[in-house]
Amino acid sequence: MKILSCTQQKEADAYTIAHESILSINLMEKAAGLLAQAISERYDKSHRLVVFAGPGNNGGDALAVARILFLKNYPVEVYLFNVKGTLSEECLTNIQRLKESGFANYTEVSNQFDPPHLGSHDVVIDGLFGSGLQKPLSGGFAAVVQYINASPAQVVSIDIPSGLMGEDNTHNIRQNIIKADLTLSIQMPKLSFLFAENADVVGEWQLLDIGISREFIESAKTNYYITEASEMRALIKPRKKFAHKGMFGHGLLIAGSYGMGGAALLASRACLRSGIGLLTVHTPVCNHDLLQSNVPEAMVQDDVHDRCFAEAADLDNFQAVAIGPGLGQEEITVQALFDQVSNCYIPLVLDADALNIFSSYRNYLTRIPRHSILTPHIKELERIIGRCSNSYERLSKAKELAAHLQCYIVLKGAWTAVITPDGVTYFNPTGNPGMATAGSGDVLTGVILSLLSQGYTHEEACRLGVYVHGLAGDIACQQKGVIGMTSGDIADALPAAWKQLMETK
Ligand SMILES: NC(=O)C1=CN([C@@H]2O[C@H](COP(=O)(O)OP(=O)(O)OC[C@H]3O[C@@H](n4cnc5c(N)ncnc54)[C@H](O)[C@@H]3O)[C@@H](O)[C@H]2O)[C@@H](O)CC1
Ligand SMILES: Nc1ncnc2c1ncn2[C@@H]1O[C@H](COP(=O)(O)OP(=O)(O)O)[C@@H](O)[C@H]1O
Ligand SMILES: [K+]
Repeated sequence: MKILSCTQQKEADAYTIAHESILSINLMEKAAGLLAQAISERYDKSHRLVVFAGPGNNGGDALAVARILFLKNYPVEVYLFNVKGTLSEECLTNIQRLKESGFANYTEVSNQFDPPHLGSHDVVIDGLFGSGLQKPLSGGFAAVVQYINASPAQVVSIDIPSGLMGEDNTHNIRQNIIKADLTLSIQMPKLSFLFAENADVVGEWQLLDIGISREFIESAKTNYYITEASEMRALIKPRKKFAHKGMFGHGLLIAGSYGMGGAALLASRACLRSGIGLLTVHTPVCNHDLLQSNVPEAMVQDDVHDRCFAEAADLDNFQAVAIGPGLGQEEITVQALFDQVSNCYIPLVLDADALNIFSSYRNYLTRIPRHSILTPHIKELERIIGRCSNSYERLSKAKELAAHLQCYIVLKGAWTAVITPDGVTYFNPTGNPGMATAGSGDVLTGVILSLLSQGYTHEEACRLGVYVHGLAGDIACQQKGVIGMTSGDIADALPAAWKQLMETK
């Protein structure tokens, strides 16, 4: 699914109106019908609806919603903010229609605003501003927002919480943004919905398909996508009747150090549960028995060192290599890592301590072969690129790093972002907060290594790996619950995740 900018969303409305023989006011009526339906599904008529409408088409939506729900016998109260004396045409039409419906509980605010009391059973419908917001809210609008936010009422925002920008909120004023419990987003999600720091203003969000032109959406240029199950299903390579293990690659996992053998174990299990033909784990001697007894499917190659990775492995005969889970950062490991990476000629995944080592030796970053996959969580990324003040800035800098190194970056978290060297970002919809547990990332490294070894492209391995890893997390969460689930449960749920994905239509 594409994520378009607010400017493009407005262009999409205009294109639909021009090319699909629908009048702007009728498109708004369609949106309002869906908005009213979604609101009535959540809130029954015992709730008073207090509608705050702004001067543009977001306000127009809100007024139409007010009329529809008033006619369904909801108790409704409307405040229209007409501060400058300029209202959009559709806003004006909907004021008229509201009045014609016999609605009387209408207040037009032009300067002084005497706010209504808002109780905990009231529902505020926020239609102050939508995709037309040009700058942070200030003055009277900021005061209204702060009043609503301070009240105990439930808040439903139309399209986007008023005051929130669709993309970059670096220079926004946070206290002047509506805090919604529910955001009913028209047609497409906004990029800013996917950023952690906006979760408390966006609340839960739901998309409403108002029938914006497919043609426009398909031809619109964007660098942001949300991955869909059907796309991932289509990537999975079918297995032929006469398939043999030599066709599914041989991967090398370089992982584990003294006290962190578990990371190697988790990554190995996940790798084997994702379809690889053969797996060899290169690990210090201290982890030899642990791996042999717990993942008998894997071959173990002992490092020269007892306790840490100390000597680069020979890469002949492997299709892909992953380095990092539980690696440690011993001086001897640093040298071995640089040797390994500098001479790497097969697809490479760098995770965890491998990334931490590079963050201490940033000059060496350019030794990472083009197209390698880096899988940092936020902290690991910021150790490399420096601290960021918000998610938009972090994403922008991650894109710069991906372009500079010509690498893929898998920025992990909720909505994990797969960033390609040419700056396209795919956000992953699967996964849950139960995955915020030790070793989840090691499991992901194993899955990606498995896919690369099987001949999936770098981009496919990242996107499919992240998707199925999140799906396994969701299955583990269903079985064990968000608190009790462990990363071992995620690895164990991988077979069910693969099966479920393959059965997706
Ligand atoms: N037919 C249509 O065009 C449709 C429009 N839709 C709705 O229309 C919305 C977009 O409508 P608009 O483009 O009219 O934009 P908005 O309703 O978001 O706001 C535009 C108005 O706000 C003013 N404004 C912008 N920033 C401000 C600020 N910081 N302080 C004070 N005033 C400010 C602008 O000067 C303009 O008058 C969408 O979010 C969606 O809710 C939907 O109903 C779909 C159909
Ligand atoms: N709230 C969340 N929602 C979805 N996925 C999450 C969430 N928290 C963590 N994850 C996923 O869990 C994994 C955690 O990886 P990482 O932080 O590297 O863990 P570790 O270092 O313990 O192995 C990532 O794939 C991340 O996307
Ligand atoms: K709004």
